[in-house]
Amino acid sequence: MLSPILQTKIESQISNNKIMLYIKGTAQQPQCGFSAAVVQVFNSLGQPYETENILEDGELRQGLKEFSSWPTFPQVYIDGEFVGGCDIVMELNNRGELATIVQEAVSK
Ligand SMILES: N[C@@H](CCC(=O)N[C@@H](CS)C(=O)NCC(=O)O)C(=O)O
Repeated sequence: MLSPILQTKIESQISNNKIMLYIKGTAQQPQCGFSAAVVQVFNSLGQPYETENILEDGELRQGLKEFSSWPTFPQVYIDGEFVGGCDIVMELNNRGELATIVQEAVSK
């Protein structure tokens, strides 16, 4: 079960960072192809983002699945809203919609 402390931590991260990526590994060294793909897309968009390496925190890894109601990583939050994982991000990017979502979020 999601502890109140963990819930507060996640809520704080997603509200303090316009783009928050929960990934396996780091932006510099992703440790999973799905996380690497998402990092690559966000690098191409040129807006600042924050990442958290869920491989370093087992409690966060499990807690996020519950918090987001999503069973896998990466998990992408933009402007405090859960967007999805790798497949959804790729689809939004291919349709040209991700750049718009990001632009709207950062210009608020
Ligand atoms: N189709 C998924 C692919 C991601 C995926 O399957 N991730 C797996 C393997 S890296 C995962 O996070 N499993 C749960 C876990 O490792 O805790 C997406 O769109 O993000």
